[in-house]
Amino acid sequence: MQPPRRVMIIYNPAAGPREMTREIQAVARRWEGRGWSVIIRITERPGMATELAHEAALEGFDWVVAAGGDGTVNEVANGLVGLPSALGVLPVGTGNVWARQLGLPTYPLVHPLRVQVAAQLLEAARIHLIDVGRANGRYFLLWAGIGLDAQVAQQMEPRDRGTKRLGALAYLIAAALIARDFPAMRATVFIDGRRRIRGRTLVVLVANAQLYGGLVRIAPQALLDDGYLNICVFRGMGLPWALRHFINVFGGRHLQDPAVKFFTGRQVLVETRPVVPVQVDGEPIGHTPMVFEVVPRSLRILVPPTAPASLFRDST
Ligand SMILES: Nc1ncnc2c1ncn2[C@@H]1O[C@H](COP(=O)(O)OP(=O)(O)OP(=O)(O)O)[C@@H](O)[C@H]1O
Repeated sequence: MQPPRRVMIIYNPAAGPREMTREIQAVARRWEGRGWSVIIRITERPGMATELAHEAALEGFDWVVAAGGDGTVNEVANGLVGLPSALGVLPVGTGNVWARQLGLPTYPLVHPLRVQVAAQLLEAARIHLIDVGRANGRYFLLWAGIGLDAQVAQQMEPRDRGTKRLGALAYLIAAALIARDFPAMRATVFIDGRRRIRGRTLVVLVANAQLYGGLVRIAPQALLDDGYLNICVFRGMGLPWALRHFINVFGGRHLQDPAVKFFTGRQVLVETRPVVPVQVDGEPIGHTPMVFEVVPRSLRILVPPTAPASLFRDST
């Protein structure tokens, strides 16, 4: 691959269980040592990473690297869709699902060396053009969630550092409490104009990638460059159904459960009664009804050599 001439690192100091400024500066020095021009920009508020990334792309930066978690990656991606700059990630967030999806090191949570290893892997990355999802004018890389999981995101975000240190555990406890009180949701799901689901539903997931929440492969056959979204509908209502799905998902058996319906498509419309929240890449973005569509091959990303080949239809 052509080495980049100009790199912008967009660092979110609010991401992750602790501040990583020094580690990010070390990455910048490392890359400058290779003769690249590197600028670090620090976000001061939600949404700013999108503006910085968009400006960087218009100014001709070759790489725009999100230093943060999935929220930061999502914001940076939103500034780059349709433009030539390539998106990279230095995983210094909490969940870091996108980084994990690409095989970058994400454990242990706060290990400084992890960032340097990720930087080294990016040096060996290739550039690949991938699909993104779009909902309510917002692009997503990983998934959109409608229903119970978005309710959890809505109640948990923004998390303070104490909650972030609890990591997945805090999410699981919150999910159980929220599932207990989650109202009976009736969902109607249209895929490419055809009605495919109607009735009691806990969660509808519209996935672009394979991983969900960092721990489970919710859509094992999802490809990042095939022009399709993967739709997973979890039927039922109430805590017993939530537990059933939870156990199956963690055991990797959810796709064999007749109460889980799986589809692929390019456009999804989800209507619900009552109205429920929607999240993309872990960030609440609004409420139903909402349309989700694929924007094929619209974002360049840096793919480290550790990324699983099973993520791509085209390996070049
Ligand atoms: N200076 C800032 N102060 C407060 N929040 C910020 C700032 N800059 C960005 N943000 C917001 O911080 C939020 C959380 O960031 P991010 O998702 O990257 O970290 P995380 O939640 O720790 O990680 P993950 O999503 O991987 O679990 C984002 O939604 C972003 O809009």
